[in-house]
This record gives sequence, C-alpha cells and structure tokens, in this order.
Amino acid sequence: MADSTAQQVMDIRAGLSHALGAAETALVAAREAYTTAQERRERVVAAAIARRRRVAEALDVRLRQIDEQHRTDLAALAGAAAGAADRAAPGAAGDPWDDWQPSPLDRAAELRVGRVLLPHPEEVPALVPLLDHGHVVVRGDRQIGDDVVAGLLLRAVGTAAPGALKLIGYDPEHLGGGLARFATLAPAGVLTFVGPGGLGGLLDDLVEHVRRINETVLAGEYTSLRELNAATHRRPEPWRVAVLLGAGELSRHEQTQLQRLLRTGPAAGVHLVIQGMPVQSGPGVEFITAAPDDRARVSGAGALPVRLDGGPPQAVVAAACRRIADAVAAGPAPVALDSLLPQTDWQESSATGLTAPLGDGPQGTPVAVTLSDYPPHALIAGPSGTGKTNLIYAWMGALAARYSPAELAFYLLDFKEGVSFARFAPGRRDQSWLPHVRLVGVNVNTDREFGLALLRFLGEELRRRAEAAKRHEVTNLAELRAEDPEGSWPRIVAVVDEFQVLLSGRDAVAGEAVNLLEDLARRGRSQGIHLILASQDVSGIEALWGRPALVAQFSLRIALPRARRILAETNQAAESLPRYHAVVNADSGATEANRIVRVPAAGDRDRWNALQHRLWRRRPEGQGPPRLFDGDVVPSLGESPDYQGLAPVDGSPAPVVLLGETIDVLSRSARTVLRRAPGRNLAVLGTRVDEACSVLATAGLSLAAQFPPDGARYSILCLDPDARTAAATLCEQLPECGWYEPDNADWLLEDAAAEASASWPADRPHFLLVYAADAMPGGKGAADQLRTILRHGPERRIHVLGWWRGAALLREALGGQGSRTDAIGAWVALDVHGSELAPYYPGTGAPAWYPRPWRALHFDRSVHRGAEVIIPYGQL
Ligand SMILES: Nc1ncnc2c1ncn2[C@@H]1O[C@H](COP(=O)(O)OP(=O)(O)OP(=O)(O)O)[C@@H](O)[C@H]1O
Repeated sequence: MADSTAQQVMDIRAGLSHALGAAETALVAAREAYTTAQERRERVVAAAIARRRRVAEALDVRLRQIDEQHRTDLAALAGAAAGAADRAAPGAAGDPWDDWQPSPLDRAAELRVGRVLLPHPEEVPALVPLLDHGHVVVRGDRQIGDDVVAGLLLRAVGTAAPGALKLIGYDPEHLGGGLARFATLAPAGVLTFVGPGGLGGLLDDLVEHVRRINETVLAGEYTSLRELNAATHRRPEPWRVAVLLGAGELSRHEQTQLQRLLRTGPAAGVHLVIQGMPVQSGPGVEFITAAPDDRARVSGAGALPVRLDGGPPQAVVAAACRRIADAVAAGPAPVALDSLLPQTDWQESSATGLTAPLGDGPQGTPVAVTLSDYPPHALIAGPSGTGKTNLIYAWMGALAARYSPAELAFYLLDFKEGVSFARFAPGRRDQSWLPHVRLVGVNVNTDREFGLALLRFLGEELRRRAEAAKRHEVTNLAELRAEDPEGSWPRIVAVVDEFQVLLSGRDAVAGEAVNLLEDLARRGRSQGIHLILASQDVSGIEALWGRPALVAQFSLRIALPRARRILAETNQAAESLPRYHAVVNADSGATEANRIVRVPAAGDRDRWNALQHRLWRRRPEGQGPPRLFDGDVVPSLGESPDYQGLAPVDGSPAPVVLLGETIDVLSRSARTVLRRAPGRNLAVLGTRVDEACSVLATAGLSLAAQFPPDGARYSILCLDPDARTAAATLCEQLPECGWYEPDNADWLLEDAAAEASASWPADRPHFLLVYAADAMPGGKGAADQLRTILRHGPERRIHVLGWWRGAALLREALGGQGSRTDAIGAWVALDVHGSELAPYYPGTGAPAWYPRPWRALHFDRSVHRGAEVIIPYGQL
C-alpha cells in the first residue's frame, strides 16, 4: 500500500512534474507569442502612424496644388475677362474718364459702366451692350443711376461717328435737366428733347421709324442694320437712342408701343435707355442696379458684385459734345468723284439714252440717273450753297467719262455771277477743255439774250434733226442713228444754271425764251436734246409753274436739301435731307419715286482736272475748244471770224460794215451793208465816247479790209476832243484817210455835198466817219450840206458813219421834229433809252432797251424785224 501510495505519489509527482513542464512550455510559448504579437502591434502602430503622416503630407501637397491652380485659373479668367472687355469696349467705350475722348469705332461696342469685383487684383470692367444689341434699364439709387446714364450716353455718342447716333431725351420730371450736360448737342440735331406728355408721340415716332427702316432700308434683304453694316460697311440710318427718364403710369397704348420697341427696336438701331420706369426683364434688356460701393449689380455679370464708375466730369462731357456737334455741323467727309467714274472711259452708246450714277444710295450702291425719251429733261433745285453746282459737275463728270464726244455734247450756260462753268473751257492757267463741251456761257446774268441765242441754236439743231429723221423715215434718235450710222448725232445736254434769270420779267426775251423752251422740251425728247434747268430760287420754279405743259416735260426732278416746290406738294423728302445728299425722282416728284443719293465732291479742282486732262488728251482729232462766251470779257475784232473772213474783192460789191459782236452762239459780228441805195448811212447814238469810237473803228477797219489800198476813200471828221486820240488812231490805220477838224470841216462838207449831188456815181466809195456830228460848226449851211450828203450820198457811194451824242440831236440834224428819218438806214444805240429810239424804229412802238455798259442796240431797217443787242469790240 505504501508502495502504491509512494507510487501514487511518485506518479502524482511525475504527473505534476509533467504538467508543470507542460505548463512551463506553454508559458514560454505564450510568452513568445505575446512578444511576437507585441512586436507586430508595435509595427502596425508604427505603420499606421507613418501612413497617417504621409496622408497628411499628401493632403497638404494636394491642397497647396489646388490653391495654386485656383489662383492661376482666377488670374487667367480675370485676365481673359479683362482682355475680352478691352476688345468689346475699346477706346471711348471703355477708357477711364480722366483720359477720355470721343473715338468713333467702325462697329457697335459694349459700354463700360463700372468694374466687376473679383477676389483678384486684375481689373475686370462691367460692360453693357446697347447699340445694335438691346436696351438698358437703370434702377436703384437715383443719383448714382443718373451718373450711370450720363456715362453710358457719353460713351455711346463718343463711339459713333458724328451724326451716326441721335439722342432723344424724355425727362418729364426735370424737364430735360437730367440731360442738361449734353445740351450742346441740341443745335446740331444730335439731341432732341420731348416735352412732358410727349411720351406717346415719341414712342409712336420710334415705332414708325422701325417700320420704315424694316420696309425701305432693310427691305427684306437684311434682318438688322447690324447685318447690313457688316455686309456693306455702311450705316444708312443713325442709331436712335431714346432716353426715358421716369414717367408716370403708361397708358395701355404706350405700354404696347414700349413693348414693340423693346422687341423690335434694336434690329432697326432704335434703343432705349430707361430710368425710373418699370420694365420687365426680357431678351436684350440689360438691367443695372445702381447702389454704392460693391452693392451694385449688372445683370450681365450675374451675381458678381459690381462697383459702378462715377459720372463723367462735366469738362469732359462739354468738350466731347462740342467736338461732336462741330463735326456734325461740318457734315460728313465727302465722297470722291472717282466713285462715279467707270473702269474704262467712253465705252457707252447714247443711242437710247444717257445713264450715269449721281452718287451712292443709302446702301452704298450707286444710284443711276437716266436722260432718255422718259425722263427727257431735268429740273434741279436747292437753295444757295446746298451743292447744285457740285451736283452738275458730278453728273457731267460721270457722263463725260462714259460717253465719248461723238455720243454726247454739252452746252452750258450759267446765269449766276461767277464763272462756275469756265473750268470746262481753256483758261489762262489751264489750256485744256472738256472735249464734250461745245459752248460755255458765263457771266451772262445781264445778257439774257445769250440764253435766248442758245435756245434758238438748239431750236435750229432740233429742226435739223427732225428733218434728217423725216428723210430717213424714222421717229427718234435711236432709229436715226441706226439708219444713218455715219452721221454725227450725239445726244445734246444743255445745262442752264439759274435759268429763272432768263425767264424773269415779262419782256420779249422772257416770252420768246418760254416759247423756245416749250418747243425744245416737247420735241427735244425724241431728237436727243435734253435740258437740265437748275435754280436756287423758288421763283425760278414758279416761273415755270404757270406753264404746266412745259413743266410736265421735266419729269426728272432733283432736289437738294431744303429745295422747295420741285417735288410733288406732299413730298417732303428734301426737308430732312442731310448735307450733300439729293432726292432724285424720275416721276415728276411723286413720293414713291424718291431715291436718296449722296453726291460726291466734284468741285475739287485737282480731282476734276485729272479727269478733264485724261479725256482732253483723248479728244477726237480736230475737236477744237468750246465757244466761250464770257459776259465780262470785251471781244476782240481781230478774233472775230467774220472780220478774219473779210478780204478785198474784185468788182464793186456792196461793202459790209461790222459793228460789234452779236450775242449768239457762233460769235458772229453784227453787220450792215452799205449798198448804193438811199438811207445806207449809219448812226451811232449816245454819249459814251469809248464805245462810240469802238463802233466807228470797227466799221472803218472792216470797210478797209474789203478794199485794196486805193479802193475807197475815207474821211474822218472829229468834232469831240475826247474822241480825238481814237479817231486819229483809226485815221492812221485807214489808207488814204483825210483828217478833218472843226476848222476845216467846211471843206469836207462842201466837197462831199457836191459829190452827193453829182449826176453820176463816184468810181469808188467815200466813207465819212464823223465823230460828234451834233457839234457840226458852220450853222445852217453846214447842216444843210450834211443833210444833202445823208439824203443823196449813198446812191453815189458816199456813206456817212456818224456819231451823234443823242437821239434827239440826230433828229435835229435830219431837220427837226417831224422830219423824215429814213436817211438813217441803220443805227447803233448806246446810252439812249428805247423810247427815244421810236422815230428810228418801224411801227408805233419803241424797242425795249435799257442801256448797260459796253452793250449797244443795233437795228438795220433793211433787214431787221427787231433790234439786236451787240457788244462793241475792244482792241483789234
Ligand atoms: N457733295 C459734296 N461734297 C462735298 N462738298 C460739297 C458737295 N456739294 C457741295 N459741296 C461744297 O459746298 C459748297 C457749295 O456748293 P455749290 O457751289 O455746289 O452750291 P450751290 O448750290 O451751287 O451754291 P450757289 O448756288 O450759291 O453757287 C462748295 O464749297 C462745294 O465744294
């Protein structure tokens, strides 16, 4: 048992020892596991700490990157926004006020009102689009709003070309005070005010503008003026900016019109700037909320705060307005004449008419004007200085460059004082001429007879053409030219500037002129003779109005600004024409036929000369200069074709006495023929010594030119010391000239009276030139002798060419009151009134003659029905 117990103890001990061993082993293992786990934990914790640190670092880096990116993006955006704003609002649209001045842009810009506040130092302007875009409504603080409106308007006018923008102000509360700083623009028509109560009318007017522009300017071709401008680079209508500064309740009609304008205005260049009037938001309407500091808002900038600019300084506004007003008053820069000229000269045929552009139409396209069977003739009217003469130049230039002189001939007459047509004829400085011009009459304002002469000449040409047409059995110029291709049948354009001078008065000249005009106007159309009558004076047009049949022929009407009575009565288009524009109307002035043209400047000498010289160098061979009739120039006998044609002839034909130049187209000389027949003496009447001497010298020299040196006798009796020099000079120029003075006058008279009473005619003529015959010494005896010579001399080839210093003095020489006057077959009256000439004039009347310097009235009872005006010649 003990053994067993010991065994048992042993066993238990062994068991315990075993268990202890196992436990110790387990403990060691557990300890090891614990250590391992501990170590792992420490590693994990370290790793976790390291990771968190890395994450934090990465986060920092990323955040820094994001911040950086944000700053870069913001700077780029702000820079881009600032750049875009500069482009959208260049020059006057965006410049700061301290450095601001008008700078017209070639397209509508957005307008700066302030700056957008961004968390970035770059300045980004706040812009609002207005012109060609929409409308602007300003609300909020009234005072700040006023400055915004002023700034906006100044920028708008400053970016438009002068005159291309019109402001209309409606300010019922302050009666225009809100726009007072722009008042300088008013006289130039850039700013107009509408009074209180005028809102309805203003809105109606603007709606009407929109309608008209859509209908006549855009005319279905363009959807807006902006589009038209982009396509043609022209802006035919100004922008109209209506500034509506507060209004009470709008009526229903006003509301409707306002809505119409908000919708349709911008396409037609009609824009509204509204303050103090409720407007609903809608497309194209920009809202500015005026508030101080950074509390303002501009709808285009979204929710971003905006700081509005202060108003423009008054000095800047005043200077700009003055400059714009001056520029508008000075008118637009002229267009060049070249714009009317074709690429190649002289390519057109005038067989059916003459067509040439007169200028540009509203859309920049040339407006052509035609003279043909219809319309055949033109009336041009415009008050002085509106550009009538310029328009004629421009038209002539355009025609002359298209049609050669074989196709077109000009006859030009200017009744105005001055020499506006003289440039077409050779002058002292410039020897060229416009080869189409056949006649130029200048300074003819006192020589209405010259106008008559032109009309007579054209009347003759008309007859010649009508006869040719008859011969070729045709009815108009086109057919005549086809039938007679070798003939010279240019279209004739006769221009008479200030034609009313010709028609003024109720005398014979006016009467004949109207009749001739009527005939020419009626029949000229088919024969290619066209009349252009121009007048600055409404009375000119009125002179024609009494002749409806005549006026009806002038169906082409051209009205310059403010021309009156030339268009139809209800046609007011000329009233509102801008400077250098014209209404061209080929339908007698009917409103529907109006065409507006902008006429180029053709007055410039250099430009004109370039054209004239070019055409002149191409002139057809043998094409001489035009006949120039200058009423201020004394003609020269040496240049008279009739004088040049005189030469001694064999036999004893009746000599011709030249007296002066007739007022006609061909510069003919007035003449009288000293046949061997009673009464073939000449009397010069009047007190003007120079002119009397000139007529006698012309007579003497022209006689001498027809005889060989010993073919005729000349005796000069000079009884006026004032005429002595001239008479003596003539005596020297005449062959075999006897010289007599008061102390030997009796010799001449006795001798000549004896010859005159001889029973046979002399073998050669004897011409007695008596200066101041009324001063004849020798009493009754001498007077009788002179009468004998006058009465009987001519049949025996003795002719008196005498100067009496009065019509009544001649009558005394002829035997006093009641005596016969037929011994004087021809006379030249100087400063003698028509009524005094009655005894020497057939019938019961007297010629209409009001003496004028260096003009005389000539009558030859053997050939004349009426007296003719002549111009004494000057020096040989
Ligand atoms: N289209 C134009 N462009 C530029 N200048 C012009 C134009 N038309 C006229 N002018 C200028 O205006 C001035 C007056 O023109 P113009 O002599 O033609 O007028 P007018 O009506 O004939 O006047 P008046 O009858 O008094 O002679 C001139 O100096 C002329 O150069």
